[in-house]
Amino acid sequence: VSCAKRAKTPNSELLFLPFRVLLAELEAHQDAWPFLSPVKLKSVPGYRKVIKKPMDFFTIKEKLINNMYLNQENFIIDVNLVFDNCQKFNEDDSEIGQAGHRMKRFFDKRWTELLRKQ
Ligand SMILES: Cn1cc(C(=O)NCCN)ccc1=O
Repeated sequence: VSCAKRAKTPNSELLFLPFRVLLAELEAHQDAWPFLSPVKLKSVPGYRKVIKKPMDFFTIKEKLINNMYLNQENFIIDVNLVFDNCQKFNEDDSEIGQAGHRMKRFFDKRWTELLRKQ
């Protein structure tokens, strides 16, 4: 995913290291399976219509690697988009809905721990 929105500043690895670490933890989580790659719009009826801005962990990783996040905010916005989309499309008591709630709780916890360190 290379695109025009590349960040102007040189890719200061150090600045984005916490995001890469955090993203790796999200991807390794046992409940990450619904979010690892883009939802297949052709095989999930209604998804394209209901979810205006699909997002997933693989796409976020691509954007990180291509230095497309200008600041912390944009990274957080995309991660939260994954969980908000999930809550919008899936019942809370569904398999994927439950996985989304668990992943969001895990992310919020790790994000605060990471921030408190700084
Ligand atoms: C996040 N999410 C994922 C799926 C899905 O089918 N993922 C493929 C898992 N292999 C369907 C709806 C949804 O909201």
